[in-house]
Amino acid sequence: MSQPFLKIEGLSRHYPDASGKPQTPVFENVHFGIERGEFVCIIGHSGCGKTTILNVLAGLDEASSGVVIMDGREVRGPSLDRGVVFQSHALLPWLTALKNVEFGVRSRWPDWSREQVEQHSAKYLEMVGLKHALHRLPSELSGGMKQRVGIARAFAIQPKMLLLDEPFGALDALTRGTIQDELLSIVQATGQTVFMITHDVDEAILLADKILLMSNGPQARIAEIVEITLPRNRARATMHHDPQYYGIRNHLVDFLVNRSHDYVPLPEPEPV
Ligand SMILES: Nc1ncnc2c1ncn2[C@@H]1O[C@H](COP(=O)(O)OP(=O)(O)OP(=O)(O)O)[C@@H](O)[C@H]1O
Repeated sequence: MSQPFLKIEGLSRHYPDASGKPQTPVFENVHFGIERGEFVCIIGHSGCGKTTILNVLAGLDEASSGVVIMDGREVRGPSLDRGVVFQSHALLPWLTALKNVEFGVRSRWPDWSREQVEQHSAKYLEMVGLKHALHRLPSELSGGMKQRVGIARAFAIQPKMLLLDEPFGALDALTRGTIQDELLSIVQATGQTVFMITHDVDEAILLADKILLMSNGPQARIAEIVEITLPRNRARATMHHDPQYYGIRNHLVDFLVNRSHDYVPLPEPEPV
């Protein structure tokens, strides 16, 4: 059988207590795969370990056990193959929007001329509607605009995979909706593989091909994987007209409200 583009096997993470002894794992036995070009969202209550998993996929953190294989190679440390967008935009405050994007582009293609780097970077800022703000500093941008620069910066390095940690969490509903639409159209145009954390079930249904539902920690697991079978040409304004929509939405909300804490992990198989 062919391997998925990204394969996560037996991931667990525990932290030591004050005396240095390992505590109960925050999450354990986390297994899932992501196909090339797939958009996968992960949903679960606060503290179940979503950000930790994303950081492990990014190579910014290490799991206590388990392995992450991307495109046939084990992930060990950060790489330009993976672009990350954090909840707080993490822009360099002394550089303009354009220079912030150019920074990554120059590292990705060190042989490019200044003009090439600039043109490529400006193109991605235009895609997120920031043509008019290329030369503004982060302090001169709104929260939504900063987040757009972060998204342009991540897309501009054309990573094999994009990792998004609640990228719209701090935005007002209107801005959030507009940027979700922009993200959807860029992802559709580029076929980018995406792993995204969100707390918003409607956002997940709009964007995802499949949604990973995590049970509560400690010892959190991927309790369920929900395939989103709504046609791919989804739009925020019309999605709720689809006959499947409320069934999927109710299923996700029911998991979060009623079932995420009752999830009983299967016992480990006895060694033979
Ligand atoms: N350095 C650390 N030492 C001890 N515990 C930690 C450390 N870092 C994270 N944790 C614990 O690991 C758990 C998972 O944290 P993580 O941020 O991954 O969760 P999350 O699901 O992303 O939460 P949220 O939705 O609130 O962002 C939390 O209970 C947190 O307290």
